[in-house]
Amino acid sequence: MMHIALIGGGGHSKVIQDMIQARNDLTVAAILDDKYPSLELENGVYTGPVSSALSLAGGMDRLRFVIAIGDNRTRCAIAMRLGLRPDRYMTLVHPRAYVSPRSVIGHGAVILANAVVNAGAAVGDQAIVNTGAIVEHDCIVSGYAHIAPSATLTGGVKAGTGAFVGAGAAVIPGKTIGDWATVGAGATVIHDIPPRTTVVGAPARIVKYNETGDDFDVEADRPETNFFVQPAYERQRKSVY
Ligand SMILES: CC(=O)SCCNC(=O)CCNC(=O)[C@H](O)C(C)(C)COP(=O)(O)OP(=O)(O)OC[C@H]1O[C@@H](n2cnc3c(N)ncnc32)[C@H](O)[C@@H]1OP(=O)(O)O
Repeated sequence: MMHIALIGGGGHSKVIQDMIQARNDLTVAAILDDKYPSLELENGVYTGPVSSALSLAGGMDRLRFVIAIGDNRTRCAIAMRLGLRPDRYMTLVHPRAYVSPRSVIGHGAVILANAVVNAGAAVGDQAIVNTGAIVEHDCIVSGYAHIAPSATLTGGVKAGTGAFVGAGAAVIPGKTIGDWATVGAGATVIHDIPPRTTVVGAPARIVKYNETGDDFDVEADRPETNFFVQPAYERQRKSVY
């Protein structure tokens, strides 16, 4: 049995708790959220503020963490702040998702129910492929990106670091969504999308240039957090997910 500490106690966390319940090899050991003032143990589950992740990590070698927060910047900020080794984060795949054995999935990445990650695709550390989203063959979903429910990345699309692709959006083959760019719900992307822009509509057009002041330079700060890791088949062999 693998013990999981969830960082975040909101809506995305609830979905991940259900997902853990749907698997008989995992159990929720902690839910950490700043709404909890201090670390407590009740009915075998710890609750406490996010910062208590460090004491739990130090005390329990085999505990694995998942940052169960849908917002990319918040997820990234917490990973940077905690500074845990990438392999302390669990890769979670819902039992009813399809993940090709010829894809690679990063540490702390979460693939939710009915999602598909097809052959040759790579999903980076701390990325989310949400309910029913499709990541087609040879796509790259970079670290801290989030592909929202029912969005479709067709073949060979690259979603940059921290990119967000809204619910039901579609991206035609081979296009790039820039780092920290946002694609609105239902958009149809037919051109490359520059970093840190917001696009909406069909075809998708830029409506906003996002502020850059609080952006994270993930590559420079913690290069190891944005790596793709060993092939999915190897992880399966080791029962990592
Ligand atoms: C399980 C889960 O829930 S996972 C989360 C999934 N969440 C999503 O998919 C949300 C996706 N978010 C959106 O679509 C948002 O509307 C965003 C991010 C594109 C824009 O949000 P904001 O930055 O707040 O922009 P704002 O609401 O001011 O809209 C800017 C303009 O774009 C238009 N617009 C916003 N979203 C869309 C959209 N999805 N499609 C078409 N036009 C849109 C607005 O009408 C507005 O136009 P106007 O300036 O002519 O009035």
